[in-house]
Amino acid sequence: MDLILRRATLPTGSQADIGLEDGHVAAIEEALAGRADMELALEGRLTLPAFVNPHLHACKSLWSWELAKQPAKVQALHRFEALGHIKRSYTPEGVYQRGRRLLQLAVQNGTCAIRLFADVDEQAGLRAFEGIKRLQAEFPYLKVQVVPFPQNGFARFPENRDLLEEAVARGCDAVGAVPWLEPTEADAQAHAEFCLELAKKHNLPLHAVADDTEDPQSATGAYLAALAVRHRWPLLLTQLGSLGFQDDATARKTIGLIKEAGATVISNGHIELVTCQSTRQPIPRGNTRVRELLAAGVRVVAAQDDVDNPYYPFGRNDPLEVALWAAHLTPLAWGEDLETLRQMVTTWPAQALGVEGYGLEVGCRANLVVLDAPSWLEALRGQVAKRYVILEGQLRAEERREVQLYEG
Ligand SMILES: O=c1cc[nH]c(=O)[nH]1
Repeated sequence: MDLILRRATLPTGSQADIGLEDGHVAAIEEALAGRADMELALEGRLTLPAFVNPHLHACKSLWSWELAKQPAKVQALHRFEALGHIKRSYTPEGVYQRGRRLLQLAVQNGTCAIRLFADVDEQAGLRAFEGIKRLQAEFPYLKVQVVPFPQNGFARFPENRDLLEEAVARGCDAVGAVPWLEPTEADAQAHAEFCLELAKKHNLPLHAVADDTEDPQSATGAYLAALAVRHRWPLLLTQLGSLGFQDDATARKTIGLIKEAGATVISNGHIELVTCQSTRQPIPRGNTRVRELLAAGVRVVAAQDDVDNPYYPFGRNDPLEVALWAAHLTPLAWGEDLETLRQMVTTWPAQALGVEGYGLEVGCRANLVVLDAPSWLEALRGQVAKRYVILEGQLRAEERREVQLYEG
């Protein structure tokens, strides 16, 4: 064996030794005989298949690095206007450097696969996409998927269609879309149809941000799901905030279509908590109907979405933190729901992204995160250290926290 993890607590709660060889899980036994080149004593720490983050707007994240370089008059602008200036000054190298830091955080936080979005539009051109694509070769033990994303739409900027076509032709893992931001319903439908046709042409899934709003009239999620049903095409829908503001009958119809399409829903509710600036009471939060989607049999997963950008000033690219937010927002906090929550940041996003050999069983790829807690509940509650991160069979990160408490 290359590496043996002694006395791990498995997701089932039982304890075992885990033997890793040639980048695979080679054995899981109560007491594994023999020695390995390297052995780690886990002393009952929870060991999970590593996390999967299915949605991160990487090119805009860590924007404060860029904002600090802007002249004072740009820094004084509303954050979304300042973003326009920053995107116009993007270089592939600058985007790549910020993306690199995001991926270091991903590894440190126990992530084995991540889907990065790169804006492709009249402001960013193809520069963000070029910078993000370079990251795929940088961390060979981390599966990095890239999605070109037409953030500013096509109705106002028709040239963005050509840019998206060019990016997709250069190679990517899904075609991005964001029809709900178009000015009219007809434009939104044209946007959805264009992106779906492009996805079909290149045999790629369609990954759309849909209805990231409290406006119940925004219903591009339903339109996209209906298209996916009609064309039998794989679809991922991020956010679906408006679903929470629609009447039950309308929402039920949309959920039925999403289920029929076999689409995955990605909920990043923590973003909505801060992007919503309403002063109305109760404060409207654009969170989707996670529990109803789950009850209907839809695969629902949670993602980081943004790290330090105009949509969300926080974030550490940490799925354990995302899971804690999701626990509060959905809510999925008690008993069996905690198991659902764990699946939402591990197995289900791995399935949605088509990560091969994923899991903690003999024969799976050796991508594991060892949490500094004996159980998932305690890991969530304590937001504990990722004691060991093992990717493709090798130790890639180790975290120990030290606290000195002086009493009296
Ligand atoms: O449309 C969106 C939503 C969240 N974050 C982005 O970068 N874009």
